[in-house]
Amino acid sequence: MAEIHDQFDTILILDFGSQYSHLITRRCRELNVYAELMPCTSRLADLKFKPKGIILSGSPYSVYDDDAPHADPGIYTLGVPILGICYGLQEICWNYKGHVAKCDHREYGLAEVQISRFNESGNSVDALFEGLGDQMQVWMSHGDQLSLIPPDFHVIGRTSTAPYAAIAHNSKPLYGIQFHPEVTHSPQGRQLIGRFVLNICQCQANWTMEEFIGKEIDRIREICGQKGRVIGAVSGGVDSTVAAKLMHEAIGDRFHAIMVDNGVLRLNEAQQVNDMLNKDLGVNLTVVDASELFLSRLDGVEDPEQKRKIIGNTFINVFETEAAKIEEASEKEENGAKGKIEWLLQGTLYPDVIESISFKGPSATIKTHHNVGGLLKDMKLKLIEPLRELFKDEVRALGRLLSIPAPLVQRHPFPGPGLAIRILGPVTREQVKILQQADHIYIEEIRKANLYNQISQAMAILLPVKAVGVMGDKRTYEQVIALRAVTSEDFMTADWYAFPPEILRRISSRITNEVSGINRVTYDISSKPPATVEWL
Ligand SMILES: Nc1ncnc2c1ncn2[C@@H]1O[C@H](COP(=O)(O)OP(=O)(O)OP(=O)(O)O)[C@@H](O)[C@H]1O
Ligand SMILES: O=c1[nH]c(=O)c2[nH+]cn([C@@H]3O[C@H](COP(=O)(O)O)[C@@H](O)[C@H]3O)c2[nH]1
Ligand SMILES: NC(=O)CC[C@H](N)C(=O)O
Ligand SMILES: [Mg+2]
Repeated sequence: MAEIHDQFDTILILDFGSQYSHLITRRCRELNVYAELMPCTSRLADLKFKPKGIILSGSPYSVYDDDAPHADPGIYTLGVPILGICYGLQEICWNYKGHVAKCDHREYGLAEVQISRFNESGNSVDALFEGLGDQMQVWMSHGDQLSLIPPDFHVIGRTSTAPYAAIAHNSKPLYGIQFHPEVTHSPQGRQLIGRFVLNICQCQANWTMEEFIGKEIDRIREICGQKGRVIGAVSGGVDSTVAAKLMHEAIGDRFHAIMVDNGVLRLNEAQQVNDMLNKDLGVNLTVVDASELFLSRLDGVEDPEQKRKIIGNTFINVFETEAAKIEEASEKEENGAKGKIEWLLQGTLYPDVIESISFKGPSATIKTHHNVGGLLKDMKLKLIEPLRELFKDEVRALGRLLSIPAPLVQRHPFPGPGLAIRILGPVTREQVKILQQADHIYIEEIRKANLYNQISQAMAILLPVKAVGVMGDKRTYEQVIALRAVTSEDFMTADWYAFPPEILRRISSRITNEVSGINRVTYDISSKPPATVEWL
């Protein structure tokens, strides 16, 4: 079966646990080169493809720490170019027997790198820095640095405090840099990564969504064969809509989309999604009302991880039941597709996967996304996830190419476990109703103020606490709604959105007036990290 690596040159990024590892991946892809992130503990023998180049990420560790992570030494004899970033540089130095030592002062922030143009013999040594000038502003974040350059390496860049800020091997395409080219604070970082990926590794720059569509449709057809049938979990969110449209293009009516009303959707969501997919996109969608089943299983549950697990598992139960129903119904029909439904389509994205593949392992799990960690262990349907390698902005680009209407492509994400993870206490029909109303007003006012597209995600959260208020001269004792809106490139980090005060005033006044059970509204001003986007 054709794999993504057979179709696109791949840069392998080994993750040593840096908070910027995924950014390296993104930067390569922005250069139209496919890049994949893997834990630094991956063994080369287990790799199903040969990368065109390898980038070693930063890390919170020091190379001589007892538990410091180290890459498979096989990478150095694979014969492909390697670029080490920060810890990655120190890792190369450690492997080639140079020396790393603590700096006198931790260096965190901007620095100026002086680039060396020529080595002692007068030969140009700047393949990595070609065209980037003699000095470069860069961003540093380290407490260790090279104190001794390994034999057979030479300096290609230094700063006032780091004499070995950039090094290269004398004869092999091995490079290490102390600074972080992947962050936007290194203005020429993108160009530098381009030097490595395009010029040194010689990757083809063909990772575009136009290329992806054709190749992915072929791949889906190959996976499903002539007769294979697929049931699709579709929520009305961007990811699953794009996945559904792609699947529909690939296998037509052998694909059946199912939206599950799990009782914790937004106000009128099921109806709207039904109209949108059936009428606007021509994808045959069935809405299944399973709210009673979900709400009964969620009864009394407060723990966020348990809520996610229950919802993830119940989704699969519902899909299996629906698959059986579709199979049965199609047996009775004269025309149309027949046979077993073997596959379940999900709109899983790369960031959902990244969290679960970090080399730090399960101990660092922050939350189990319902569609990755929350799946049933013994499920019969096989998963098909065409967007598993894509970031959100790539999915949106794909959506535009597939002619999915702009308002849908720009939709804020809405988590599968829905309002259940925005009700901080137990989930009941009454609590869901209160939150649906508050959420509806909030989003409506954001749209009216023309702010929807400036905000990456906005949500209302129902707190399980009561506060005292006064209404019509009477004392009230009711619940509190928290509002949250964030801006974010990829939801791995996020900042809170600064609303004009008059908008917040109007939203607050409408919620307290129109939603019975709420007498107070607060606004969340926490970034991610240290908070997360969702409260649970
Ligand atoms: N109510 C639902 N009915 C059916 N499938 C769902 C439902 N909610 C979520 N899913 C499945 O879980 C996947 C992950 O949900 P997620 O919210 O991350 O993606 P999305 O809803 O497609 O897009 P977005 O992130 O923009 O909301 C979806 O792609 C879809 O396959
Ligand atoms: O489908 C989903 N199932 C989940 O279990 C889940 N948890 C968080 N999210 C969404 O992921 C993004 C990052 O959220 P956090 O900062 O809260 O992890 C935000 O966009 C969240 O809405 C989920 N989506
Ligand atoms: N950002 C990093 O990779 C840091 C690496 C190493 N721990 C240091 O402090 O130097
Ligand atoms: Mg969603």
